[in-house]
Amino acid sequence: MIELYDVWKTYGNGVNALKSVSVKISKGEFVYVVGPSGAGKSTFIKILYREEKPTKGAIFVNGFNVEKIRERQIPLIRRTIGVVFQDFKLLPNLTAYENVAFALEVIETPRKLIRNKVLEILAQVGLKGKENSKPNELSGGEQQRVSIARALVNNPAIIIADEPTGNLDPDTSWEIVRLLEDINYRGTTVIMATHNKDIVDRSKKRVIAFEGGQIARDERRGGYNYEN
Ligand SMILES: Nc1ncnc2c1ncn2[C@@H]1O[C@H](COP(=O)(O)OP(=O)(O)OP(=O)(O)O)[C@@H](O)[C@H]1O
Repeated sequence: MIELYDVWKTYGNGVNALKSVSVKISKGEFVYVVGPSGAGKSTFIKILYREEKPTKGAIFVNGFNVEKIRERQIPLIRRTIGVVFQDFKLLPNLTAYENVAFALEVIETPRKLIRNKVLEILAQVGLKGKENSKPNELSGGEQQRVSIARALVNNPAIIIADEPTGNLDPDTSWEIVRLLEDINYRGTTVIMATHNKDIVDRSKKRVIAFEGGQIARDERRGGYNYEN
């Protein structure tokens, strides 16, 4: 479902953010992406949903040859991937319902289908009763739930989360991770970049560790550091 072969990314300023990265992630996996600041985690994530273009190498995601895809085909690949960010990126003037509905409106989903789908997904992420709240009326954890609902509403094969717990307290972080685990249990592949040692160490899931733009470690039931 995700395959990278000898992928390099050199930014315009000459920084080699990824150096010969090759990796496979199968359908239904839950993967933590860890590593020190600047190791290349975000760049790795961005090339998966074609936010950044690789400088060299081959990338296949959900059957798309990502580095060969034409600009006008990018929305097609984005539809198969839901992305969740540290800072939620919700539209501040829209309610929780409207933020999620917006993701369906832009792909021209029939109005009749939108309502049921949005209510169902908001209930799934634990936001029943909060449909009409705007982001500034919600806690950080609730805002992240809205953003997960928005990522999930198109029924993507993959959810990619870049530091989704970075702005949350420890208990709320665990709630968000449990929600992502539940989504993964239902069949969606989940890839989560994080600096949260406690969560990674206690989850015992696959860990891909980046260092200096390379995969330094790829363990089936890994920890945040080597010693685990
Ligand atoms: N748009 C950009 N232009 C130039 N250099 C960049 C750009 N984005 C990232 N970099 C550089 O590429 C390297 C990898 O950055 P990246 O954001 O992928 O790391 P990261 O592991 O996600 O770090 P963090 O944990 O701090 O988010 C760093 O040296 C960074 O400064």
